[in-house]
Formats: sequence, C-alpha cells, structure tokens
Amino acid sequence: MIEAKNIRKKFDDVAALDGVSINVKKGSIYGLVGSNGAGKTTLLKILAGIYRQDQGEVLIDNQPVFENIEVKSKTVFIPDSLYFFSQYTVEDMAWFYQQVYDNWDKERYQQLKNVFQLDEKKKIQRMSKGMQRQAAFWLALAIKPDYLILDEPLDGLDPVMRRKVRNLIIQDTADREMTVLISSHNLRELEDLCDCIGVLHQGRLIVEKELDDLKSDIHKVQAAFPHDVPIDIFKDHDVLHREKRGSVQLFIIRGKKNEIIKHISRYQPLILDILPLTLEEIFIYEMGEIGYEIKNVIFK
Ligand SMILES: Nc1ncnc2c1ncn2[C@@H]1O[C@H](COP(=O)(O)OP(=O)(O)OP(=O)(O)O)[C@@H](O)[C@H]1O
Repeated sequence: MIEAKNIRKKFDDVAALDGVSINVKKGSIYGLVGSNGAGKTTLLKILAGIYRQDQGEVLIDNQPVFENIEVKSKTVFIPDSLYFFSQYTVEDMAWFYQQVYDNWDKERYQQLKNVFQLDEKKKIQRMSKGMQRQAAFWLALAIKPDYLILDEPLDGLDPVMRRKVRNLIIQDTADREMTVLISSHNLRELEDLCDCIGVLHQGRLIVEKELDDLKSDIHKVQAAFPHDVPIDIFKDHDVLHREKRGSVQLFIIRGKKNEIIKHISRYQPLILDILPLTLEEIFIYEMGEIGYEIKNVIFK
C-alpha cells in the first residue's frame, strides 16, 4: 500500500502541495488527474523518493520512502522526461538493472523482447521518443516491481503499443498484485485502466474515489416535459450544470440514480434519459464546481 499523509512541499513561494493525503491500495491501479501545475509530478517524485516533502509522511508498505533502499528496490518510477545513461543500449541497461534490483527477471526480459521488438544493441538515446518509452517499459516490467509509479506514461507510444503496455500493466496487477499509480491527462485511457481516481487542483486533493463510485454518484439527465416545469425543479439536489437544448433539458446532477428518477417522474416527463458521465465529463464538471471552468473564449 502507498500512503501519503498531509504532504506539503514548497518551491520558493509556490506551495506545490498543500496538505495532500492519498491512499493507493495494494493491487490497485490509481489514476492521479488534475489541472496543469496541480502538483501531480511533485507528488509522484515524493512518492518515488526523489524529492523530500517539507511536511507529512510518505509510506510504502508502512515504511518511509526517502533514502530507504528496501522500498526503492521494489519500486519503479517512469518519469515524464526519460533519462538513460548516454552510451547505454537496452542490453546494457538490463545488465545494470540486474545488478541493482533483486527482483530482476531474466526470463521475463526475454519474453518481453517479443512484445517490444526493439534493437537491444542500439543506444537508447539514439532511439525515437516512443521507442525510448518502450525501452523504459520493457526494463521496468522485467524488474517485476511491487510498485509502479508512472508520470504521463503512454505519451508518445503509438495506439497499438499503448494497448499492449496497458494490457501488460493490467496483467501484472492481476497476476502478482502489483500496485500502480499513474498520472495522466488522458482520461479516456485512465477510465479503462484505473479502479480509483484522485483529482488534484492547486496543490490540494479535491476528490479521491473508487471509479465506480465516482461514476454512480453523478448523472447526466436529459428530459422533455409536456408542460413547463419550475426552473428549480432539482432545488433539493446538487445540480452541477443545467442547459436547455430545444425542448430537451439537460441536467448534470450529483445523487443516486433511483432517487433522481423518483423525483423527476413526478413531473411526468415525455422523454427521460439518465446517462453515466465519462471520466472526462466528471473531471470538467467537478473542476467547474471549484471555479476552474471552461469559459467561452471570444477572439476578436
Ligand atoms: N523544481 C521546481 N522548482 C520550482 N518550482 C517547481 C518545481 N517543480 C514544480 N514546481 C512548481 O510546482 C507546481 C506544481 O508543479 P508539478 O510539475 O508538480 O505540476 P503537475 O500537476 O505535474 O503539472 P502538469 O500537469 O502541467 O505537468 C507548479 O507551480 C510548478 O511551477
């Protein structure tokens, strides 16, 4: 389990993290999302033991992370900007990791050769951006980490490779309870991968929920009525958004689906659709609630 408790981190006057706590359960895939500059990379680097927090506690398997060799030997971090030793090939990096990580699995490394199909003898820094990312995953997965921390991991991979890597992550999570923490702006991809979501904004965690709960707590309601209905028809509910499209009214409402149906049925709607929101829509409406909304931009 990964636990961050009340983490604070400042860079000069900027509070990158302002009291953030997260819990990533063993064997789960946790998606960390948020606005630009929210503090995601800073949090991941603290969890990976690269930065030290100013305040708060970071534990992996109940042990502090910073300068803890035991924790580091079972944790792999793939940053958004990759770094490899300048003259090293994949084969050289494999040799290096074999010395450093107890869990290095030679057989797994050979198996993954068929997935990635890179030239093992080519210098990694001469490979394309996407190929370098493939090399990073190939090596990371051969380490067989208990904890995999990924910052914008699939950026630069082609769609086929994205799917392959995604499947490998899911497989390792299912087979040996690997725990994964992923930061990404690609919410469509996270939706297929994660079981828990945390939303960061301006250094604070504003939501942390199981993906299923997040989705069952908020609904898109489309309804048309045979007569006028009061403007505040949902006054006792938490309405995040309302708009009229011709005769159809659209509401984004927080609440349980059956309660929403029960309430709106009193107004005898001619049309009633209650749809789940995508993670991207949930993100946009949740952020709108705290003042980070999409305003109409007018170009003169
Ligand atoms: N090394 C650093 N020195 C000074 N300020 C930093 C440093 N790293 C991050 N920051 C600041 O901390 C805040 C959080 O940055 P961070 O990179 O963690 O955000 P992020 O959520 O990963 O953003 P993005 O989605 O844009 O990648 C920002 O205001 C950033 O300018």
